[in-house]
Amino acid sequence: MKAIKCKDLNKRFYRKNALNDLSFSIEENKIVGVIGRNGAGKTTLLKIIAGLLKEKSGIVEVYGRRPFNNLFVSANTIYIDDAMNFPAALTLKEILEEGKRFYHQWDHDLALRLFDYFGFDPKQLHNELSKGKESTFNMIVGLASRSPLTIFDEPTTGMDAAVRKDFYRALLKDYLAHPRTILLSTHHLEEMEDLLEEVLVIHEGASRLHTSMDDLKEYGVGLTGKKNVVDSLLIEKEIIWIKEQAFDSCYAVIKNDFTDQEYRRMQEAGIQVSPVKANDLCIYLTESEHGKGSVDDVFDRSADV
Ligand SMILES: Nc1ncnc2c1ncn2[C@@H]1O[C@H](COP(=O)(O)OP(=O)(O)OP(=O)(O)O)[C@@H](O)[C@H]1O
Repeated sequence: MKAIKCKDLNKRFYRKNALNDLSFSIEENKIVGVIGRNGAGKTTLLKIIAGLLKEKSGIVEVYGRRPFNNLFVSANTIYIDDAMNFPAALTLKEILEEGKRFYHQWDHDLALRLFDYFGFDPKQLHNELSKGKESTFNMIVGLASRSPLTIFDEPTTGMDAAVRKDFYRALLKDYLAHPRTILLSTHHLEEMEDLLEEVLVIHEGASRLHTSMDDLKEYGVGLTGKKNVVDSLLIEKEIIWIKEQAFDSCYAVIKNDFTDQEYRRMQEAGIQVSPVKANDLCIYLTESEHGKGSVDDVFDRSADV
């Protein structure tokens, strides 16, 4: 069964399109990473799925229902981000007690064990927490809720490397024991590769690529060599990214659908073929068409003045 379905989904803020005809669907019980540059539309999409924002047009369905103002969807969904508001008067321990009352699949034992492990003070107030501790506490709420649809929007903000590692491990262990649909938006794909089953890459409000993590790792290859030779090999190939280099050579990232014969021809022509890491591939996939080049260009130009 599909947990989420979006078809030609649009959202507009004043004069700005945040989502542009976004279409994809996600099966139940998958961990999916939502990847994209700053401003790509990740938060907007996740909030629409959670029923917190209303779409402008198109179809969005969570368990077959339109999420906005839908009690069934809100009862089966939790949305965790770094702007979570809990009642200011409640201590951390009291917030966890409330979680038990609010989420029908809440695992209070897990919540308390994680709470102790991460060294929280039961009497502390949520708005007194440091940035990283706040994210860690919110993560505990997200995990303990065991919501059938659990959405983490950049959950690791402020967490140090050791806590992020613990979070990924806790998430994986709990997911394996209690499968559910988990969406995670992140700028740390390289750290989450072993956790994610699928990735949805969003670029300028549209789906750029939706595939399994395994496929993403092999989706592109890098070719380095003389520009005219690389060009001659790329006819009818999907060029994801290309940059000219010194001495008439270039580096091109190409969709990896070459035949063995084509690979042999490239080798004979002196083209170097290299793998492209999943994280780098996402960066190349979401490069603006009217690219601003690299940040080096900023300094090169200032040197010219
Ligand atoms: N409340 C709002 N009012 C006006 N514009 C908004 C609002 N929320 C989002 N936007 C715009 O919509 C676009 C998508 O924003 P969104 O927050 O969804 O991106 P994002 O991918 O989550 O970015 P980031 O990685 O920086 O968190 C951006 O251009 C943003 O400026």
